[in-house]
Amino acid sequence: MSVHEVNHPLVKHKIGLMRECGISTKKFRELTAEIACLLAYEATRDFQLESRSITGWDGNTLDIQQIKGKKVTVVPILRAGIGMLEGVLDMIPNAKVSVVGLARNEETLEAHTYFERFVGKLDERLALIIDPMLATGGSMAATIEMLKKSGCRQIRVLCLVAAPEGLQKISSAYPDIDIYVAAIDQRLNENGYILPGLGDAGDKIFGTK
Ligand SMILES: O=P(O)(O)OC[C@H]1O[C@H](OP(=O)(O)OP(=O)(O)O)[C@H](O)[C@@H]1O
Ligand SMILES: O=c1cc[nH]c(=O)[nH]1
Ligand SMILES: [Mg+2]
Repeated sequence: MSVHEVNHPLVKHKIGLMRECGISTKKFRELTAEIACLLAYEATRDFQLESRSITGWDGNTLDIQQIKGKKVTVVPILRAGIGMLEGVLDMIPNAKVSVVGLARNEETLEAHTYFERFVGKLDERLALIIDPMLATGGSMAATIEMLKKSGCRQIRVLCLVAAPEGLQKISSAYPDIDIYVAAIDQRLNENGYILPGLGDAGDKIFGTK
């Protein structure tokens, strides 16, 4: 299955706190980063390990385990994806960062691309796309297409909240892509907002509006 709803109690508790009306920018930001960290933990569960010999504290040689040659690029979708970046980099500090700028047209709900800056060797990297909200799935599909066009072959998606409509769109178009999500909500409203959702995540993280 390509959709993984993370049912850990810490994740459910934190996403619940994010839904409250009037939440402060500070609290929303903190919770976004904390859940991103937990999603990164889940999304890297199958990383392979290899042994390495080191000298331990007492001078003796011992074998330790380390992650086997995995090159990762984290791909925040501007703006709201930036809110998840710190949490993911806390878990994968050596990851390179590729940035995509997309804005959803509020009437047509179509994603418009205004920025793209990818790191090199995308064909050798696992891309972890981060965006708090997966609504119609248009922004995510556009990002996946941009990455694929640039040679990326391994992609995973990390979102806080997803609508069934967006999940269906991405998982049917890209069955090989795993999606890690903290909550699968009920539906989209007539303006393309997720219900019950979080409201406008970009505005809440950046303090706009
Ligand atoms: O699945 P979709 O229907 O494409 O909607 C989801 C997108 O909408 C939001 O970004 P927005 O365009 O509001 O930009 P922002 O992050 O700058 O606020 C959100 O962060 C996603 O990127
Ligand atoms: O519910 C939604 C949908 C798109 N973008 C958001 O920030 N929230
Ligand atoms: Mg927004």
